[in-house]
Amino acid sequence: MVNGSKAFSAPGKAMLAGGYLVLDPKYISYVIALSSRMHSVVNTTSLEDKVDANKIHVTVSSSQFNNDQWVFDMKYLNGGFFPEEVNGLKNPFLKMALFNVFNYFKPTLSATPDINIEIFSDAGYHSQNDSDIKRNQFKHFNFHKNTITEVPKTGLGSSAGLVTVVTTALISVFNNSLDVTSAKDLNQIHNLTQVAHCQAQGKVGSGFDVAAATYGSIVYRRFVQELITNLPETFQGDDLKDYQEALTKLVDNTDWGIKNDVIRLPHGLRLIMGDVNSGSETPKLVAKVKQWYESNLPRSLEIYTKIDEGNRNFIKFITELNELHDNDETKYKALIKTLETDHENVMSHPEFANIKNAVSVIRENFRLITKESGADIEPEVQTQLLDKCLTLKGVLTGMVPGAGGYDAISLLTTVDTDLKKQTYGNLEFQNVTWLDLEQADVGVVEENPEHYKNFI
Ligand SMILES: Nc1ncnc2c1ncn2[C@@H]1O[C@H](COP(=O)(O)OP(=O)(O)O)[C@@H](O)[C@H]1O
Ligand SMILES: C[C@@](O)(CCOP(=O)(O)OP(=O)(O)O)CC(=O)O
Repeated sequence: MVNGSKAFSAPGKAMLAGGYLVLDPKYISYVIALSSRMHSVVNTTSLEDKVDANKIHVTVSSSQFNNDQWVFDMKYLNGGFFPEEVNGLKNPFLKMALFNVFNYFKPTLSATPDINIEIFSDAGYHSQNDSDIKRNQFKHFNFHKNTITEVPKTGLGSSAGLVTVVTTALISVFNNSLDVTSAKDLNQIHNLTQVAHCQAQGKVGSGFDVAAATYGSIVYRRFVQELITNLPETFQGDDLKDYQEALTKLVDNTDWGIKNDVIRLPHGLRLIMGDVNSGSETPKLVAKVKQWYESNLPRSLEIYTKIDEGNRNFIKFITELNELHDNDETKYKALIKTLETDHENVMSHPEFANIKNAVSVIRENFRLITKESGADIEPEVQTQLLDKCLTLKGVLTGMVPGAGGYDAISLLTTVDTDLKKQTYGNLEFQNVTWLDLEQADVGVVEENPEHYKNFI
């Protein structure tokens, strides 16, 4: 068991291709990890300093959100652990992370110290209105005047990032030699986090946000949801032996069948996210699309098949750009430069035309679903905005990420493109805020705990 501090971070996500379809394990998606990250710093008290020798307290602080703090008493009943927040505060994501890690490791009550975890989140996850920046020489974070549930989100996957870094922090307490660069340890983090996040959400998303937080930028295929929903139900006071056994088997000895092939955007290109500032509710959109799908078979399957072809082509032609870079860097650089210098003729280059055509097929079919299902996946205003963005110098392609809606747009541009400058003062772009983030391939990493001290 560690003493002293450890720190970890995990990235946010943007799904560029695969929305809705990825809920079914037969389809794949293309997910980019972002430079905005969630962080945890964990330390343990010495055993003599425990609040109560017969209890384990876990305190989680999120000082950026008006000093939010949750104190969990890990109630030990019949060999199992049930987290109970001592002030009756709710944070299901923390609660389920604690529940699963403790019941997986089954630590001995008297030999386990109290645990403190501090959370820090990068600016991209939340609206920055009404916040102050505090910094030290290594990092800076925005401090808000409100509690976490009252600060608007931007949709980068804050809860997935939170559960990933808290799960990692807790594992590091019970496994002194945790190595987040080892595939085995990452799989353990991923599996435990998926279980906790899914239980806390109370709905089963595809899990792409947790997978990206853990593994970084990936082509992702989901697990079958029954892996998690088939775990035994648990109630406070139950004997948890069955749950613990099933959880251990699921985390350590089950093939989840997921795909998490590591990818990266082609050299010289970057992801730009534009926040459109209205917000959509993914579960409502998903419910409408599901209903449309079921009542329009077999035509809806044909439409999904066309979108899937678009998704696969997008992935294939992006990969081919990467290969061109590796085989002929001079030709590649000249080609990328034409996105800025000869933007009008972008379609004359098959390498670009293929990517743009794949995205057009995806967007066209999502517009059709939007019209028929009433789920605003690519509503008219977003179509107009994206089409205007495509005319800007340096822009290769663009789409509504993930579930779409009124949240955000994603663009692939050259690294030298400055959209803030290009659109400054242009009323057509007045509702877009270009977010200060980019792609950042890596998933969970271990950080230096010294970098999270003395913020002023
Ligand atoms: N920095 C944080 N500190 C504590 N809890 C957080 C933090 N960020 C997110 N959360 C938890 O995650 C919840 C938001 O999750 P969710 O609605 O799934 O949003 P998202 O789409 O960003 O994942 C918050 O209400 C809170 O419980
Ligand atoms: C519809 C989806 O396939 C993609 C949703 O992507 P978003 O990034 O829009 O959504 P949040 O889960 O709200 O962060 C649902 C899923 O895969 O879980």
